[in-house]
Amino acid sequence: MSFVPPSDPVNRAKKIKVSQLCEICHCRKALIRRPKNLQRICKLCFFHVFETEIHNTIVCANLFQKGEKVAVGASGGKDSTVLAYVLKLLNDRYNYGIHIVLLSIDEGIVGYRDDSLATVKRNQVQYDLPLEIVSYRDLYDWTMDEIVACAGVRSSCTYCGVFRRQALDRGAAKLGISHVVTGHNADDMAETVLMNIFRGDVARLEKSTAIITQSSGSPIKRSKPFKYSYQKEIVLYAHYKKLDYFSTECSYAPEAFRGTARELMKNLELIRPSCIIDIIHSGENLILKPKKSSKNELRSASEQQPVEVRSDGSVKLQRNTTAGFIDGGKCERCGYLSSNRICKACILLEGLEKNRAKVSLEKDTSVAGAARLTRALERLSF
Ligand SMILES: Nc1ncnc2c1ncn2[C@@H]1O[C@H](COP(=O)(O)OP(=O)(O)OP(=O)(O)O)[C@@H](O)[C@H]1O
Repeated sequence: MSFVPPSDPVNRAKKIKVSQLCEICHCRKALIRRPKNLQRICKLCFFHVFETEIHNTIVCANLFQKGEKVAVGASGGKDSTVLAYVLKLLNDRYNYGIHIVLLSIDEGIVGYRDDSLATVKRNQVQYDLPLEIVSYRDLYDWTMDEIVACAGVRSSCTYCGVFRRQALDRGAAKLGISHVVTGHNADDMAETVLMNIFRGDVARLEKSTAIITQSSGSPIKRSKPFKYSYQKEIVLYAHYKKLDYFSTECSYAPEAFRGTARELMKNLELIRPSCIIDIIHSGENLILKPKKSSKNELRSASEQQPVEVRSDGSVKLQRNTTAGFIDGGKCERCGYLSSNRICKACILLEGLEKNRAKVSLEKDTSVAGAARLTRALERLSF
């Protein structure tokens, strides 16, 4: 489809220097320097190219089927707010025929998630979309605040990531929805490619640029319509469209390794703006050697515990770099999909329960020695 610049008769009469004109429509004043290619363009052309690129991504990947129910993972942050807004707009403009629902996970982080969920509730009214909220408290009987108090802040992203993935799937399943879209953008994807290269994590590297991910046997597929959208352009779009979003960072520690990869990429982007897309394209075109793992190796990999919970409550996710993932299995404890006998969430929960008892023993400083132990034992409940 050829690009037709949107008309703006109000601004046409004004005299603008040729050097200041939008490089796309050549009639309005350029207001924005596009982060993706440094093109100087006007606001209306920016809206148009930004939305059209997302539409092209959706069409090329055949993301939606007519009549499909789609849940937008809505955190209230800039990415998912823009995603909900643009998806609704494109659905109306191009008649995708999808039914959009906002799905939010309440991790239980006071002063952060409660405020961002208030934004999602406003978005629900502004965009006239149904909203479903699923909480860690209901699913796991723990909030992130309690997890951090028990296991420390160092592993907070690991706990939160594992629980959130599962919570989004469970929330979608509850609504009878089999497609969850998230606001992961080009920067997130390029960072993930770099992180997997730095870690030598070949199994994850192979999957890290997929726009759709789904475990075989799983009813829920996930997709990333912002796969090629730059973070900076999403922020610009939200700003110029005056969208209502929540911009505070999570109160707990950011993932340190991702932070380092992000900084490296930001520095590269200064010299070469296209590097974000280039990294994604490199990942897409990477052809890995066929795996040589024997059946025995695969079996022992699937039996290996996916999470190591240390005695101080911190956790380490095992990275399986030699063998492939085994899809389609179910966790023996919760029945949720897992490539291991016991899923990561259940192992983390078990570690937390053990640590809860230990922490309550150690916390009481009002008495010492045997009295402290007796008092703690009196309070313990299993
Ligand atoms: N609490 C949540 N509830 C529902 N979806 C979530 C939640 N947290 C994250 N997501 C989904 O996962 C995507 C990536 O989240 P992440 O926190 O890694 O990035 P982000 O850049 O902060 O995203 P956002 O700006 O949308 O908050 C989000 O865009 C959203 O679609």
